[in-house]
Amino acid sequence: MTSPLRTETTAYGIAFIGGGNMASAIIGGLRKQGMPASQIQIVEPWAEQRAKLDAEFGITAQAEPGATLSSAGLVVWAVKPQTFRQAALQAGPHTGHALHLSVAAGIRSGSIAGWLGTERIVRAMPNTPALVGKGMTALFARPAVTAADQLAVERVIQTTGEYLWLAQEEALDAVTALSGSGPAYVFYFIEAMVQAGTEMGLSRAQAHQLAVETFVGASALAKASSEPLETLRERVTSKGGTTYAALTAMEQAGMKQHFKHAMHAARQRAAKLGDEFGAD
Ligand SMILES: NC(=O)C1=CN([C@@H]2O[C@H](COP(=O)(O)OP(=O)(O)OC[C@H]3O[C@@H](n4cnc5c(N)ncnc54)[C@H](O)[C@@H]3O)[C@@H](O)[C@H]2O)C=CC1
Ligand SMILES: O=C(O)[C@@H]1CCC=N1
Repeated sequence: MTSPLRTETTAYGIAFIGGGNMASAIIGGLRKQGMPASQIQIVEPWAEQRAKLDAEFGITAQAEPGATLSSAGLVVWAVKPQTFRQAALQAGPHTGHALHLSVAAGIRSGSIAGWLGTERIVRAMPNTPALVGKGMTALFARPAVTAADQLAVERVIQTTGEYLWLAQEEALDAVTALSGSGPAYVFYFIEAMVQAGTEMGLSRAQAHQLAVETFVGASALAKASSEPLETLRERVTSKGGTTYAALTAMEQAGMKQHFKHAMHAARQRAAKLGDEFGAD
């Protein structure tokens, strides 16, 4: 099989169906790793978004799928779960013998296989830190996907950060609730810390820097350390001190329970998206 990352400028390597937030994050990674704009096609019906893609990546997106899609070795489906079926029926017939990679939440690979008439399907759940090369992606391949196909997907995804493979497709719904949606939880938490900081008299800029760097630093420490998270937390928590006061208030408010409840809601929503917008 020809690699989707082949370098001839006459042929397009990768086609994106949908050129929104997640597609942009992946394209950003590919462009930063030196993939020429000429090897990336994008189908994006929204004119304003096409102008943005042109300005950001120097890629002229197509408003509708056309014959050039058949030259793509890899087709990345980055449309909303609600519009996947319609997009698949529109663009699918133009895609030739490609390997397909879906980043849509919830939509199961069996539905996609039915719409596209091929078993060469990999599902991915990336996240938006991909835009700065710090993404985390979980991948699942249908049984017909070969080792070479998997390698081709890895070569694309590794331009955006780290990845892991899942043996069970169902686990993707849990991944969606954890790392797919996770950046939003982190931003929400940072927003709360910035708000509290400004309420306590810090400037917004100071509170922002302090909160963001605290997340960067704590994440780096958690990643570098071989110790359990609990130990790292306890090391910050002096007996009768300030952290203890804060964590006690969090426990009393049931924050951990609320947080777990929220993540279960996200996973259930992922499963429901598959039921609602997948094939029967
Ligand atoms: N945003 C995120 O953090 C993540 C999103 N995802 C998944 O990625 C997918 C895309 O999400 P976003 O990029 O956030 O959405 P988005 O709304 O930013 O992008 C979707 C794009 O698809 C375009 N589109 C609509 N109908 C189309 C069609 N028939 N053909 C081609 N393009 C069409 C829209 O104009 C839009 O620009 C979703 O399925 C979502 O579940 C997965 C992981 C993280
Ligand atoms: O909110 C969503 O449905 C998508 C999937 C994971 C992150 N964003």
